[in-house]
Amino acid sequence: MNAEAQGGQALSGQALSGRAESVASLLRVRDLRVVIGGRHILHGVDLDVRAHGVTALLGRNGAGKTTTVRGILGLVPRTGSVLFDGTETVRLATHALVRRGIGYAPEDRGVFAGLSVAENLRLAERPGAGEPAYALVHELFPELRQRARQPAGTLSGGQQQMVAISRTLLNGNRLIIADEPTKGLAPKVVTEVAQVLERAAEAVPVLLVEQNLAMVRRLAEHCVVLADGRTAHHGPAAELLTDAEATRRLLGVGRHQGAAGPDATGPDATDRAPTGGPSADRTAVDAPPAARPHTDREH
Ligand SMILES: Nc1ncnc2c1ncn2[C@@H]1O[C@H](COP(=O)(O)OP(=O)(O)OP(=O)(O)O)[C@@H](O)[C@H]1O
Repeated sequence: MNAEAQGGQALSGQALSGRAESVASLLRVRDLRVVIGGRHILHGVDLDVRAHGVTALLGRNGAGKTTTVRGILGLVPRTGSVLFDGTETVRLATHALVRRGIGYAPEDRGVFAGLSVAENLRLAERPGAGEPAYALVHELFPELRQRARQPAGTLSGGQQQMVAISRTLLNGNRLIIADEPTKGLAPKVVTEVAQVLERAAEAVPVLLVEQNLAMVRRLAEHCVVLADGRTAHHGPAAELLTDAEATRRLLGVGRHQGAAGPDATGPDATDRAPTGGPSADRTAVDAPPAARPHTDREH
């Protein structure tokens, strides 16, 4: 997909380099390329994650968001440049990268259902992190202290997300990558997850992979949009999401879903980037599970 043809902000490594100089980037990715099984998945992704707040990584299904995250984390062979806090990490193994402070909250949250909340947290604890890290977690999510002995599998989706994010904080991470934390959740739980991430981002910057545009609107200051394995657009999230034409072209979301509308003020709003294919003309939205009754165990 041609970013200029889309009316989005066309990017090149050079263009972003200039931008990066004026912006404090904690993570700076340039020309990230990934080939899996002979297939070129990423053709040159550029993105900056600022040192504060939430940066959203957007794109239609199959655009390359998860592969970008996996590339950043070294979970797939990659080339290009991944500067984390000024240090080149593209040749580092995943465990070395994680030790440097990049925390990953996977899409499925990865909690151990049979273990208690306290046990789940203990597993993530970095030796020596101790009381200050727990103090931060308890300050952000007092509920977890109350539920310390509860099996994590019996928590709501939002509470499980608290556990997943808390684990990244207990590990002393300086950046959290959250991969589609609202996928498959009922609207009420999406609201809980938004609150969780909002609180976490007060402490640690977040790269948020997300298709729920109401979440992005609520949480993210900046966004990067991928299309066909490349960066197609970057800029203020509010600017993109109030531009109906740009959201349609870049994300395939129709006017009433993408741009701010009367129902777009919170993550209960139902707009999601479409999930069924890359057609530029597709304007239907992926229906969220709004029709399902919410239960306390929805996850
Ligand atoms: N291990 C793999 N082997 C072959 N192809 C892959 C592999 N992983 C991803 N792909 C392909 O790469 C493209 C990008 O996939 P990716 O999962 O990164 O997209 P995405 O934007 O995260 O999509 P979604 O929103 O559906 O999660 C897709 O066409 C996918 O089929």
